[in-house]
Amino acid sequence: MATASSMQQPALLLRQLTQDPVTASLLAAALATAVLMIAAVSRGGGRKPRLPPSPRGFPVIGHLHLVRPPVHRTFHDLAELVGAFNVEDYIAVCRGWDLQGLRRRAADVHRRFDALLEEMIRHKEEAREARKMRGGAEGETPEKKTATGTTTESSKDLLDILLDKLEDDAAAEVKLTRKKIKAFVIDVVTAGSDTSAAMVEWMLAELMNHPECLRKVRAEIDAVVGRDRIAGEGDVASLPYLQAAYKETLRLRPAAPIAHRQSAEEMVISAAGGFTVPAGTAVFINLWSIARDPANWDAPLEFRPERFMAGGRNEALDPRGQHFQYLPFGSGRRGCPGMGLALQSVPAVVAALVQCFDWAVDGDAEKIDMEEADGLVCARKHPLLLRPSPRLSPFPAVV
Ligand code: HEM
Repeated sequence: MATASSMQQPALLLRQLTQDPVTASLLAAALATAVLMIAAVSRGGGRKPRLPPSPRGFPVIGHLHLVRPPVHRTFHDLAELVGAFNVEDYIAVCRGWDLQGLRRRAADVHRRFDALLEEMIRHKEEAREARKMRGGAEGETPEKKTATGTTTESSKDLLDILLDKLEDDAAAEVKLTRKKIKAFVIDVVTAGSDTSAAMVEWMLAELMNHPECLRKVRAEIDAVVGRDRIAGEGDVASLPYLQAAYKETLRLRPAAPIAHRQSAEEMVISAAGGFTVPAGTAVFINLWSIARDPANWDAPLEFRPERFMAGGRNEALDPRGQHFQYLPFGSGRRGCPGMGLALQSVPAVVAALVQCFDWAVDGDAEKIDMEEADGLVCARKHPLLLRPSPRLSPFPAVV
């Protein structure tokens, strides 16, 4: 789960937004990546280590020439590549030619990820080394500065735990390696960042297209959270309409629309005239269409958060994989391991965006288009362009 401090970063980004308007797409991606990266891999070590001198910057542009593509761009590129149509999969003579340049792009994404992870691990190792030098006992938890400046102990983050294992597991049968750590961190962070960013965008777009729902979400936040502090993860449980709007967005716009399995044994399906699925067949489960099936849903194509509210027909439906007509996070032991985080972080980010800003559509379209892009993650085809104007004055302090 993201911690209180992980939500501070989105809050800081929000405050910046009051001075510097950007597109909602960019903001969604940046916020989601920030929450994920901080939840999964914090650099740890509150005290500033003595760093080696930085490379020289040029006048005016400073260190701009050293800036690499933003982290969220790399995640986005990966999601796009994994879901891309590859002609080599369908026409045998095309195999090995890399006609669309996908392999070249994949190698580039791999290089960027590897550099990013090496940098994270190096920072973490430096912080751990510095802690040991200061005389910290083996296994001591990292120190962390609180808002008031006091130094306290905090729990270890994911990377600390993995590096502990790497050091301790000399005798283990299956050895953890640096490569495996990088693969694991990439798996978790990539699976969680673009999906969460896409859900923030879809939810904001749905609310903009349904002003009455937006009004209800905002009224609930104003009543429960007030205007003196920014809504956060801790408030989500007390905001039932916000949760219902999120569930409805997950139903209509699931960021991961397909679950993939392999049939363990031969199956005979009686529906649609009956057919047989042999053992070992790759099975793609269309979570997107299941959640729009008129057999299970009233007015399935309409955005109606009320269906998930008390007294609504789908009040009892939960997105965690127990109800097979609604599986935005998949189901079973290969179900999404990040759903707990995603059920907290996405509505918290949307709550803060709705609470802090009035949003206006950029351009004169009456409704925001809801076209979906191709790719592994079902994201918007066109970026969501909205103009924010601050609605809280003074802007609440970020603590
Ligand atoms: C709203 C955001 C998210 C949605 C809609 C979503 C949805 C899904 C879905 C449908 C699957 C496939 C499940 C299956 O096959 O049964 C999946 C897998 C996965 N998700 Fe998520 N997810 C989200 C956020 C996250 C987050 C925040 C993380 C990590 C922090 C995460 C980590 C993963 C991983 C590692 C897998 C692969 C699991 C495996 O194959 O064993 N997801 N997700």
